[in-house]
Amino acid sequence: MKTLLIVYHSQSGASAGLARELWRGAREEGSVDVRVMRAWDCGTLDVLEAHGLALVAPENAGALGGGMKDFLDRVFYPAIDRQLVLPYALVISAGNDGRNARAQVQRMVSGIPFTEATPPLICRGEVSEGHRRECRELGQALAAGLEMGIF
Ligand SMILES: Cc1cc2nc3c(=O)[nH]c(=O)nc-3n(C[C@H](O)[C@H](O)[C@H](O)COP(=O)(O)O)c2cc1C
Repeated sequence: MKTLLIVYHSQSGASAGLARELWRGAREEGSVDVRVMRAWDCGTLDVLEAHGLALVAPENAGALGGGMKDFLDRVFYPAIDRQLVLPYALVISAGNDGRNARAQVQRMVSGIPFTEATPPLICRGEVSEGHRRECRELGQALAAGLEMGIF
């Protein structure tokens, strides 16, 4: 069975809520093992066991939220050393922008390289039902794509 690893960093709960919706959507697919971890708790060994990644984090002060930055910093060289190429999806939670955080993630993971399974999603403003639905659909699509081997 394939494993989808959802890694999130959240300061005030928005990204955590979006990660939960990704998890719900992926679980609906039923055919993929879905793990959810806080970025601070997640390391290279967890990533090595995954077949796909979903990253969820806020933009803070024009930059990627610190926990996610720390996670990517920690796995960067070990992933390169192991020639790890994984499909990933990205969700940024932001007040009104999110583009810098998106660019930072894209820049870092393209150096490993992880490959973009789906276009990045930026959820701006308070988390809405629309955001939650988009994340559920994304989780489901990721799980289905992993299962079918299309990424
Ligand atoms: C210290 C701080 C800095 C922030 N800076 C930005 C920013 O640069 N751009 C933006 O769009 N939103 C910014 N925000 C808003 C957060 O990205 C937004 O509230 C997000 O949903 C928080 O996600 P979280 O609850 O998972 O931490 C900032 C929030 C905080 C607390």
